[in-house]
Amino acid sequence: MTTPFESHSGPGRGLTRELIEIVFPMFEQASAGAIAVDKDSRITWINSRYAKLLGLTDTHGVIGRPVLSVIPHSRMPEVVDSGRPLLLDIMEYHSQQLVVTRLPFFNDEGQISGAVAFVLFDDLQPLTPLVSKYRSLHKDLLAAKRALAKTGRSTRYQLGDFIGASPSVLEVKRRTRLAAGREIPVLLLGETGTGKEVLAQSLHALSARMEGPFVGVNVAAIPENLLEAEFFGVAPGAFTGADKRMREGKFQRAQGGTLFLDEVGDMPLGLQAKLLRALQEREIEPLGSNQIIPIDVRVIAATSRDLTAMVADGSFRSDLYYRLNVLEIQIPPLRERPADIGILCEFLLEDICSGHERTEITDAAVKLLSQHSWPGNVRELRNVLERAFTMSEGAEVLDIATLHRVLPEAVLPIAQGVEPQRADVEHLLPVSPSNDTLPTQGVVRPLAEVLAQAEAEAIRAALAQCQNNRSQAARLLGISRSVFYDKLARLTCLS
Ligand SMILES: Nc1ncnc2c1ncn2[C@@H]1O[C@H](COP(=O)(O)OP(=O)(O)OP(=O)(O)O)[C@@H](O)[C@H]1O
Repeated sequence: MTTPFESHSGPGRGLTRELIEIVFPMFEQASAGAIAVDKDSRITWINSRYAKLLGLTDTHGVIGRPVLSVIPHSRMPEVVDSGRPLLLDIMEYHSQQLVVTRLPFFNDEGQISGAVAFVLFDDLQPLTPLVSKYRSLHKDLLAAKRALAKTGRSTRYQLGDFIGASPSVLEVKRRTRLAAGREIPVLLLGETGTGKEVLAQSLHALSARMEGPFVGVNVAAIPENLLEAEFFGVAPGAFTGADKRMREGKFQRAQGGTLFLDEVGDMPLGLQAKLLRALQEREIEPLGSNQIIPIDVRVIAATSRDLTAMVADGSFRSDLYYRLNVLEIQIPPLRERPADIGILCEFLLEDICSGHERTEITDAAVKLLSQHSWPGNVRELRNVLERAFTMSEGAEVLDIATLHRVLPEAVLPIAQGVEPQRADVEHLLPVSPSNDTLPTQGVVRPLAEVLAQAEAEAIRAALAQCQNNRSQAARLLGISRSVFYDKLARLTCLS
């Protein structure tokens, strides 16, 4: 028979031709598959049993291809690089676990020529004790990784956490899955609270970078003079008072993973130029250093602002816009998908009530909520439900009467126009026998509530006047950008 070693003969270091010729046919026959690669880890030979095991239909088509492109978890490159065998290893291939042995081989001069691998077992039955130990360790490792993800720079959300069944949400999910399979920049567009961060995290968790870090940076929340350091890091002793150690920037922290640039529309022009350079060159230079650091980061950007209008008026660079916007995902505001409010209430209440008795919401109450315009979108809905849950002291059922009792009028502007349904009337009776107990105009409200409402209105008006430009809105209100953002984020009920 022919072997993959025909051209490598003579006494060299490691396996000699004579030895190979004795050993190889026995291993090849006894194993569940065999493969050989050259010194560049490209496949030079594969037997039909291994091809079948891997599910390859075109055995010849893989000859010459890098082994990792055919068997992603192969450690053949390691054997070729080190010249050392890996006598026993368990390799994952799709859902199979294969026990493999890998041996390097050498030419006459003792230089590495390639490596050969044998699948010793494709059925792990004979190795049950060893394998069950391996599986249990593997399970522990996955659990540890998940726990770490919750505390570290990894993601909290999966695509299943992005709730909604309306056609526009299904399209958002379809595009997210599409984007996850490709290494392309993605731009998420949507009003505040529509779930841009939820989606960015889900995309990362679905992508090939899922094991890498997910690092988010909110451009609007960082004072302008600190932005560059936040992005690119600071060299040791770069300026007076600077740290003696290197301070990593977000790009460095996101190495091998995903960098989420939230509110990218709020980025000053100077930094836009630097970001563009970093993305084009795939390298950064920390502040105060002349050291160039290569970066391997996928960027997902998001904004609630109209970037095309900003490009037109020159406040956002068109070259950066096109660089970031290879695939655009437009997330619809909640008011355009009122049909999703019911399912969102279900999901959000489940989360809000965790650890308490479950609170249900009636259909009529959902209908009432559907008539609000939800400028703060799902975040606002969550806050409203949280408030309703707390103020009603964990009521078993949120019905129209309860909502009227505990929510500010601005959230329920047209309450009188909503006919209570039978279920609501039933829930309503024990609580309040008539609509007379519902709050009416002119009732004195707590000062904190009045102030919060005035603040919310001022913020909304400022945002409207500045077309959602948060920096300008903050200036208009006479507060700093970070204080402004903080208030925006904490705005409960936006009323
Ligand atoms: N479709 C959704 N399904 C479930 N929860 C959602 C959805 N959209 C948003 N949320 C919830 O709303 C809140 C705000 O979401 P997120 O921070 O992702 O919004 P955002 O668009 O990034 O907001 P901003 O622009 O203000 O940063 C979070 O609590 C998130 O869990």
